[in-house]
Amino acid sequence: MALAGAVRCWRPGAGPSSLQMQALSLHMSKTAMGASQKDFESAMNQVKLLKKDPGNEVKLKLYALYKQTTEGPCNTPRPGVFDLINKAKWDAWNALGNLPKETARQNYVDLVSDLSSSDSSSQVKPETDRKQPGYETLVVTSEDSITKIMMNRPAKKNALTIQMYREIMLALEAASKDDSTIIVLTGNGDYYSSGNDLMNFMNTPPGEMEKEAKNGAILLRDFVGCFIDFPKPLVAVINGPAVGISVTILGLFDLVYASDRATFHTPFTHLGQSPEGCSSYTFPKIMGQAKAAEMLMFGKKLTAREACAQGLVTEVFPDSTFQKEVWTRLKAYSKLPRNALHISKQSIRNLEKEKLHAVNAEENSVLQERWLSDECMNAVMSFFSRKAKL
Ligand SMILES: CCCC/C=C/CC(=O)SCCNC(=O)CCNC(=O)[C@H](O)C(C)(C)COP(=O)(O)OP(=O)(O)OC[C@H]1O[C@@H](n2cnc3c(N)ncnc32)[C@H](O)[C@@H]1OP(=O)(O)O
Repeated sequence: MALAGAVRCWRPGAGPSSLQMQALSLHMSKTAMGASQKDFESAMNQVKLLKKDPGNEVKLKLYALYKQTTEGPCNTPRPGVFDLINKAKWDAWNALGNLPKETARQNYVDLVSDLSSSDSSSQVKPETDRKQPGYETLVVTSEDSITKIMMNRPAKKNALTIQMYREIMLALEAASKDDSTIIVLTGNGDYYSSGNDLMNFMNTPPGEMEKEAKNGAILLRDFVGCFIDFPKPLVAVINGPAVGISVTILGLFDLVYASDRATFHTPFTHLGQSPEGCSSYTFPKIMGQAKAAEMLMFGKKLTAREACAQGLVTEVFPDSTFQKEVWTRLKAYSKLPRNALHISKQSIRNLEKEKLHAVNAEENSVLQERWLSDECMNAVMSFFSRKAKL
């Protein structure tokens, strides 16, 4: 998302020592006299040095405070309905009302100081050493003949960005050719995944909505296609709540193990969208027409135990022993004769492949239209203006 002012020149990159120094100096500038113009300029430079993207919500706050400091209250007309990015920026600025310039400047400096501190302390990450190179949004590891693909945006509940869809496809492609017997998809943090990153819908320049919707449908077709064609046993280890596309593609997995903390939610109607991931075909087949309709049309959220009773989940484990029990089980399975396992998977899947690809194509062409609808755009805007949450 291209935000103006200090946020526009966002560029990760400086070393931690300079970051910590500047965070400290900014922190010290929080005196009773308030932040000076020099503190403000220093904070604007500091933003460029952050290594971790603070997320769009914070970028909007920074943008609004920057505008309020430099121009005062928002008095320009609200951008048009299709200009989603500028509308979000305008809303953030306008929400500051008549906040005095000095207070806005102080708030900007304080916010950057807080971001810099958490940026420095978040630089030591647990799985760093084991991380296979080449992925920014995933942690991919291989051990005991199991390749584990872990979605790694815990602060955003593992919402799937465009880059993440692409990296998952790359990781699956590599795993289909490596020595592993079993492939696992899981999430880092408290969520498995909150589904499609709704910011994917906000990056579109005015006038390019149709082109972007088409590109989105192609990406989705390829992403789901990878799961349809994947040749080895695919296991979902559902560590927490799962939403949207992270739920619908479960019908294409071979095993789904869930923590009893997990929930399964496909709120497509609420979002002005329609089912994907071949769920319009796999869900009725798995759980029957009536239960599938309750989930896919009416957005009923299932607990892990309900999802298990309906056949979407293979087995549920207590959260306290989830990782231990699941990985013990998977390590035992990974010692089974590899070729026999892969051939069995393929015989089951080959019967359905053609049908699944046809369903995938049909679902995506319907969705391409849905993404352009007012219902969808309003739902996305409501989420980011914090009017609606699932
Ligand atoms: C191109 C292919 C398209 C394929 C289409 C697929 C369709 C779908 O997947 S539909 C499902 C879309 N997902 C959602 O609608 C979920 C939206 N998120 C939420 O309702 C809530 O965030 C939550 C219920 C998942 C969690 O609520 P909680 O209060 O615990 O945490 P938050 O403070 O809301 O979240 C933390 C942080 O993460 C950001 N975030 C979470 N989920 C998403 C998301 N799906 N898209 C974008 N951003 C998300 C949230 O905004 C917060 O960010 P900040 O810390 O910056 O405020």
